Amino acid sequence: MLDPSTRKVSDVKHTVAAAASSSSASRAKHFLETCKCPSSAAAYGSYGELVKDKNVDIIYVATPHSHHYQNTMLCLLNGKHVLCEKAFTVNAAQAKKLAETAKEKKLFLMEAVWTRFFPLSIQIRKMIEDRELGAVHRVIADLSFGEDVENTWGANGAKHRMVNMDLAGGALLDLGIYPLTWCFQTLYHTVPASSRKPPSIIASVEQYATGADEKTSMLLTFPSAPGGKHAAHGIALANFRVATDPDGHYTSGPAIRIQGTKGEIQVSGPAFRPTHYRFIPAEEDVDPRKVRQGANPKVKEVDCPIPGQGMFWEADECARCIRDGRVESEIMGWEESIVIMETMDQVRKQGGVKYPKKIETLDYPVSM
Ligand SMILES: NC(=O)C1=CN([C@@H]2O[C@H](COP(=O)(O)OP(=O)(O)OC[C@H]3O[C@@H](n4cnc5c(N)ncnc54)[C@H](OP(=O)(O)O)[C@@H]3O)[C@@H](O)[C@H]2O)C=CC1
Ligand SMILES: O=C1OC[C@@H](O)[C@H](O)[C@H]1O
Repeated sequence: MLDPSTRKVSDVKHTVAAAASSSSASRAKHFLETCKCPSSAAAYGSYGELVKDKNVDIIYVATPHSHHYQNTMLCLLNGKHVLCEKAFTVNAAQAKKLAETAKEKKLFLMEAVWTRFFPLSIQIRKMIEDRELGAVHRVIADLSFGEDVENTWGANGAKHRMVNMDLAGGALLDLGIYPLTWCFQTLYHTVPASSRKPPSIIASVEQYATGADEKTSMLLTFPSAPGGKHAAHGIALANFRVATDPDGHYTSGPAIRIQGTKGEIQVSGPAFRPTHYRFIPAEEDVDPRKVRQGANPKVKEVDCPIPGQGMFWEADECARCIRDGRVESEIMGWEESIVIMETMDQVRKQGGVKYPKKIETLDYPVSM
């Protein structure tokens, strides 16, 4: 675990107290050793044992999407705060139920959308709120992998979580959450909470042989966008077959474009962990038929290096919320996670993607 001072944080610290594997204690032990966790950390061979450990304050749930509802419920019902990986749950009803349970039990709960806590995201949201882009009318965001799906994750009947329906596989829940995050954190989160309205949605979805989505393109219309009384379009793209960045050099154009009347922010990918953006101020009398030669000196290039993997910023947020007695984060709150899950429900409905009942249920406990 990285010393918080390496990211100039001194008000909170973290200690790994335990880890659990559903298959064996030795697997949990191996994980703790690999991650160089303190020797005092306990290794458990079941999640049921972990939630009984009095030294544990918060549990990070990092299982496949299908298991988030059951695993998080187990933690909450045993009095543990939870940071749960994305996508939060399989559907919005499950997300609502978890939020209700956390509220009732007075426990902290957050979807682990780490990207929202990067200094880069914070700076960009502030630029939008400060109207540096004027009125924002369109955001285009893409996270696409260009995978040889059959050979990497398996052909028809594949078991890999990326395409396995029993594990809530598919491009939408695994990758789509990031382009959706970019649309929501720029077009939804940056307007005052009282003025936020969920978007209308049009989606085009192609299914893989297993029934999971492999190409998902979403057009979201946000009725009240930042910077004016207008609607804005969010275009969120997730695709297993083609890549945002086909040669891996991040030179093939931005993964995210945030377009306002006063200029545009372009974020270099990948959408889940970007480290660079540029601000291009708009100029008057630009004739799209004429090419202006040479670089534009008014373009601002901004590097936002990440001193490590980058999951520590969301962990710092969890620690601060728990320290201050807050059950949810303002940056990734329950209402927004639920609206995003509702968006995903709608996209899946339009695309005909249906997961097995067992993983869509609100029943608890269900053995998986
Ligand atoms: N924020 C980020 O950058 C990333 C986030 N993720 C998210 O993390 C979560 C896990 O992804 P990933 O680590 O790739 O998933 P894995 O398939 O590697 O599963 C993670 C763990 O979950 C348990 N598990 C796996 N399959 C099953 C199963 N069929 N039944 C029960 N438990 C199972 C296993 O632990 P054990 O058996 O030991 O209990 C396994 O080690 C997902 O929500 C994903 O979206 C993933 C990658 C990056
Ligand atoms: O969250 C994620 O980000 C990184 C990707 O590699 C991974 O598939 C996804 O789960």
